Amino acid sequence: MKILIIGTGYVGATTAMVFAEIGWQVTGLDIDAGKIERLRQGRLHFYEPGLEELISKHVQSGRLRFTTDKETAIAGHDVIFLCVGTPSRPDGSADLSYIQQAAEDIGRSMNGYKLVVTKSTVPVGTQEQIKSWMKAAQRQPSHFDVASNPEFLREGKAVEDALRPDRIVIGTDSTRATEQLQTLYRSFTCPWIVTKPRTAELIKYASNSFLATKISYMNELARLCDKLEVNVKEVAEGMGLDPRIGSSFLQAGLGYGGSCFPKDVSELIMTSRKHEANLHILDQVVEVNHTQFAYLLDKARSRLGGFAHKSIAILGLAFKPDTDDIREAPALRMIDQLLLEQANVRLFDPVAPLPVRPSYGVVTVCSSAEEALRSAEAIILCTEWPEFGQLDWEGAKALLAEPNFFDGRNMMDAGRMRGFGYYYQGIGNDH
Ligand SMILES: NC(=O)c1ccc[n+]([C@@H]2O[C@H](COP(=O)([O-])OP(=O)(O)OC[C@H]3O[C@@H](n4cnc5c(N)ncnc54)[C@H](O)[C@@H]3O)[C@@H](O)[C@H]2O)c1
Ligand SMILES: O=c1ccn([C@@H]2O[C@H](COP(=O)(O)OP(=O)(O)O[C@H]3O[C@H](CO)[C@@H](O)[C@H](O)[C@H]3O)[C@@H](O)[C@H]2O)c(=O)[nH]1
Repeated sequence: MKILIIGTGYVGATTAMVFAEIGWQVTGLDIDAGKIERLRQGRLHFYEPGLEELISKHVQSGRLRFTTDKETAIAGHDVIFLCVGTPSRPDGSADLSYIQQAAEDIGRSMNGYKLVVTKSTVPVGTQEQIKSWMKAAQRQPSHFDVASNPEFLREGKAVEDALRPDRIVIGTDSTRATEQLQTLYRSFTCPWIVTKPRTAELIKYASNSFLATKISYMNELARLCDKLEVNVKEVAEGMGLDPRIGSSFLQAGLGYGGSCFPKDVSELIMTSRKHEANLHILDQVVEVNHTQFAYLLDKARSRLGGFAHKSIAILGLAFKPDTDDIREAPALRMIDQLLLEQANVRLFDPVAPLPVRPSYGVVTVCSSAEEALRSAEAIILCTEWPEFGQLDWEGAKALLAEPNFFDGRNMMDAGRMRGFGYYYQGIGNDH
């Protein structure tokens, strides 16, 4: 079987690498000629540790190819993975226009049986829509199957997650599709779930929304910890030792960002409203997440007596470490508010670039953390890049105008920082 991957973003590029790595012949297709050109040279258009080396290896061996020629690519492959984006519409529901476009492209160019597998995160019921979009676009009737195969990789850990998944979820009514997917994934030993298409689609949203709920719960708990003079990190440690709770995703901070949690929680809320079975708990998850950056900013504002003309060092822009992805990054919200209050923002992130926007013209983008700290009246740490932990914080104090440290990821040890002479505040972490 030859595999075609439609969409070569985070998920598409990683999926292409995985199938090449386990021995299949793979082609990546994208409408973005610039991305395809880079990929053809074995280079990635985003930062993801370890992925470029593997892509490059398979491009050189000829097992991995890239193209923008839809018609030839679709006609020449029997198994097609959909990995296009499904961003949020303004009302919070998922925009399926890229999925529809790809489904119609396949319908139009198909010349025999095709198995279409959806890796993109799509709302419950989308598989039925994909079938009807494909059918309506067909020039001649031809049999096909559609299967859902949601992806669970994390950015920054994409290679590890995709090569060693916790589970493979397949949603399809077709035995032929199930058998083909079992063959494709034969070298994986993780648990398999084969279920109804709608169940597979919901497993993805339910998983992301549950993880987001854990985070917002810890963030709200951290606010209570501040009042009670209790350290939320110790609370999380004590909770996490219970295997029914688990120790992951209990880290309080500035809240979740990225291309997945915000949009997937919103879509699940919209689905629940549409079906009059409101998931009220998720409304609160979103509310806590939206206000979390302001919670830390309030602490900084009251310490400094306002931000106007104050120099603020922002450390970290990416929505989490090991990625250059800034989609829904809490740091952006932080910067926007600081600029609104006329602060002078000095920014450093090891890999993520500041987007080009007229309002960001006044931000000083620095090439090192030390440079960002120079003459700053406060530091706000937004992303827990490991290199920030390794900085000589005792020595760095001399660079600052005022040693005020607001730790949005509870990365530092409060006692140690105070020992160095910093005014230090985290989120439920000050005690
Ligand atoms: N990013 C993640 O960590 C992650 C993890 C799991 C699931 N997902 C889901 O996977 C999907 C893709 O996410 P992503 O982050 O890789 O998106 P992305 O925006 O990085 O990449 C999508 C790619 O699809 C291409 N594209 C759009 N329409 C096309 C078409 N008709 N034909 C060919 N190419 C087309 C775009 O040019 C782009 O390169 C989303 O539904 C997302 O929710 C993402
Ligand atoms: O204890 C925690 C854990 C995470 N986060 C934040 O949550 C966000 C998401 O982190 P993470 O889940 O590691 O990154 P993603 O790459 O967005 O991955 C999520 O979204 C993907 C896309 O759907 C899924 O495939 C993954 O399984 C799911 O973890 C980031 O802003 C983190 O800073 C916290 O604030 N506290």
